[in-house]
Amino acid sequence: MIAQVIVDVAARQTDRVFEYHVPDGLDADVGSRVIVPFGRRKVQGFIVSLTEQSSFAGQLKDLLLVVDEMPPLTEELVELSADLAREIFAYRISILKTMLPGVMRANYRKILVPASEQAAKLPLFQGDEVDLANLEEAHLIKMVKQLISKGEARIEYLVENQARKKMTAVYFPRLKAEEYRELLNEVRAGASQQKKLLSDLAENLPAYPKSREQLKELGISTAALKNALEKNWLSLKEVEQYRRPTKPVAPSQPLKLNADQAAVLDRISQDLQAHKSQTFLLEGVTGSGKTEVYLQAISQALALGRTALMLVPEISLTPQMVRQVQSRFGQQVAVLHSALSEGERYDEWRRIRRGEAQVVVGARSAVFAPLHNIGLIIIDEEHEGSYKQDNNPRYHARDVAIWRSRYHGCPLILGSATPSLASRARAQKGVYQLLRLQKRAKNQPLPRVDLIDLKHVQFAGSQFDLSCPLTEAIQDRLAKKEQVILLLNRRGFANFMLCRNCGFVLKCPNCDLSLTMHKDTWTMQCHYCGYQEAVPEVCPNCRDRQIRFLGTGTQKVQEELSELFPQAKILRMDVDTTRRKGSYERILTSFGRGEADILLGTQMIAKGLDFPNVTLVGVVNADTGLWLPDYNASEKTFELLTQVAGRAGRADKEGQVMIQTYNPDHYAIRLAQKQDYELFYAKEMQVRHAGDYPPYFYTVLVSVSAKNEQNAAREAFKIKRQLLSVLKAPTIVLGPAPATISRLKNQYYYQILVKYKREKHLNELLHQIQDQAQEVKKYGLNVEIDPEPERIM
Ligand SMILES: Nc1ncnc2c1ncn2[C@@H]1O[C@H](COP(=O)(O)OP(=O)(O)OP(=O)(O)O)[C@@H](O)[C@H]1O
Ligand SMILES: [Zn+2]
Ligand SMILES: [Zn+2]
Repeated sequence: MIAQVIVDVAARQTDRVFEYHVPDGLDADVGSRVIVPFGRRKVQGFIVSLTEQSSFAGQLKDLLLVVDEMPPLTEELVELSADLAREIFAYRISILKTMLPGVMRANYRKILVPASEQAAKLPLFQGDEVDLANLEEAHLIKMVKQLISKGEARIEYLVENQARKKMTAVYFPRLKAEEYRELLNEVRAGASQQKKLLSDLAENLPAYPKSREQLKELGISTAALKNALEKNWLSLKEVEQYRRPTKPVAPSQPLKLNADQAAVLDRISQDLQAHKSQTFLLEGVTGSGKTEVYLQAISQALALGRTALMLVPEISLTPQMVRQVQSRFGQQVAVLHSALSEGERYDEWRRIRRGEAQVVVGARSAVFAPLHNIGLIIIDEEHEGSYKQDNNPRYHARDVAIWRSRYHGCPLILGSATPSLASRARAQKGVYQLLRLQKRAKNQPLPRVDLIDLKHVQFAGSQFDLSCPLTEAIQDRLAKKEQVILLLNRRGFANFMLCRNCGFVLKCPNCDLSLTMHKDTWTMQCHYCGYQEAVPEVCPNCRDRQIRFLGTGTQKVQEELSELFPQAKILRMDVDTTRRKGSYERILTSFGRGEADILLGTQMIAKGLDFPNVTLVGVVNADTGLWLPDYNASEKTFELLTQVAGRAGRADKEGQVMIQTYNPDHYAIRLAQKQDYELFYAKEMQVRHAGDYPPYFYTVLVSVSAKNEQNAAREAFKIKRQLLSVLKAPTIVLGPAPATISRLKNQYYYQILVKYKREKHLNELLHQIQDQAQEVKKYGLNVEIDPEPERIM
């Protein structure tokens, strides 16, 4: 038998299968993770197919090892990796690795091994091999070089499997219940511990095996357990224990659907029963009860003996959301997201792989969950940019989900109150089936939205961030003991430092960006590369003292709120307050319990949250993203405002929204005020049509970066010439132009944007460019190809 293997070496030359002979007795399957010899090294790889005949003329090397008992990748995922590699310009190995939990990626160690007995006696080795990563002293490094050149030692590569199961010792019964009952009558009166153990065994035998902790809780000591082992009442075995990220929750019953929800579910149900691959766009206003539709659709899939996959943006994977799914489906649920420990992730993933979990809830990468027989896929908040991975491999979870829905013959639901323009346009063309929920779940009104024109308004505080109408509304809710959500999509205290004397603005030394002032840490920070320095007291340029910190951020607004409402309890949620594990959950739980009056935050708080006592939502500045030089700035602004507005008045009390803006006449803001997605869609499609933007055109962004600006520009022009030699109108090739933020982390960026409708040769051409990219890498040039970029800046 011959195995075709993709090896764990991400390079153009190795982005193909290599063949190995499978020695007798090795249990190799498609999808197996294996260790193979590769040149002088040993590397990890994945079997993508098995054949009887080799196309290779020479002698094949043997597979060395099959790592796991069960192949981690299913045949489906192996097939998917091949298709995806073609579409997104990534090496197949990087896709295969992305499909697996982090701990299943191999760790490679370079070690020095003595080549003779004599060499082994050198103090360097002390009878053992040496890990070269630990070798730091110059004279030792020199010595290693000499040993290698004299042939007295050689370098070997070790592949380490980092995946560890958690084992725990448990006590198994060896006798029958009545035998324990008999023993209970025989033990002497004084042996109280033994009596306790025997009576537990006699009465609760089905609850066994039990762990040491469980038995200790019953008051049985280690000595008594030892005694029981000696008497052969019990046996001790090591068994695997899953590290579970979630605790069991109380079960819940399905809600009675309203007529609109029922109609939507009915339509989905038809295709579910019929095993039909169909993408539905579920466009439902905020609070329309999309979640309940998802849950009942999942129930139907399970009833058919199939499984279900539900994707949620990382940020919406709140404990509330997970609890909702768990309360319906209990132990069948597995959860996958980045807040899990490596061990928890590995174990949840294996529960799925082994078929022990039938419902998966997870963030972007969970789209690769190794489920069998999928009956339903759901992508909630489908408009979220985070479904596209913004580094290699640049896959979009939606496209992967569509692929899988075809493979399994199952429906896919894309849900949102503000669908991405691309998805809505596809629904228009009939590629997706449009389903709508136009009213809130219990027919509550959408909140009233007022625009506050910042050009003509009085401010309440000293910082000119909060207007009088907004602060009066806040005061009113505080008096009524109702809660307030305030959005400002900018963290820190002030977003730049300006010298009033010479006009100097303090910028990041690595990026083309001004530094943001953070008052709590008294630092100036770069929000792109993380650079920070102390807040200056004089202008770094002219030494003048007249420096000002301008612009606003969540820290400043928090300060102003505390001044205006000293009694109010305020929670702030942004990247700075949620760095530590669990802090995100803590803030939301606390707010949900009513322990705070105001939740102030960045776009983190805008989506998905369902707090019944929130009756006022305020947007401190709606313009933060409006004038970004990106074609989808309006879409993103409309989406953010509509989503955050939707957090108000979701239960019985009426909601109100106040949006502060300098651009009250901008259509994105006007239509967000109306919360009318369909109107916005129609208007924005006109704008896109006039500008030849997506979804009228497909786009690919080619970006070139280098330490030296000329080099980046030169390479970009070369690529443009290459593109133009093949591509013809109506395809449009824009650029190269320096990116809006032309320097990031000391790299200069030049971009070329290709807009096309149909281009037979484009994919091939881009693969060529990708291949060349590998060659120019040695000159410090990075070429990245990003199909359908989320951002063009
Ligand atoms: N049929 C129903 N009967 C009563 N209450 C319902 C029903 N369906 C949903 N709800 C309730 O309505 C509220 C809003 O539902 P949900 O959170 O699913 O909205 P959504 O459509 O996801 O909105 P958003 O897009 O704003 O997140 C929830 O509190 C939910 O429990
Ligand atoms: Zn100055
Ligand atoms: Zn920086």
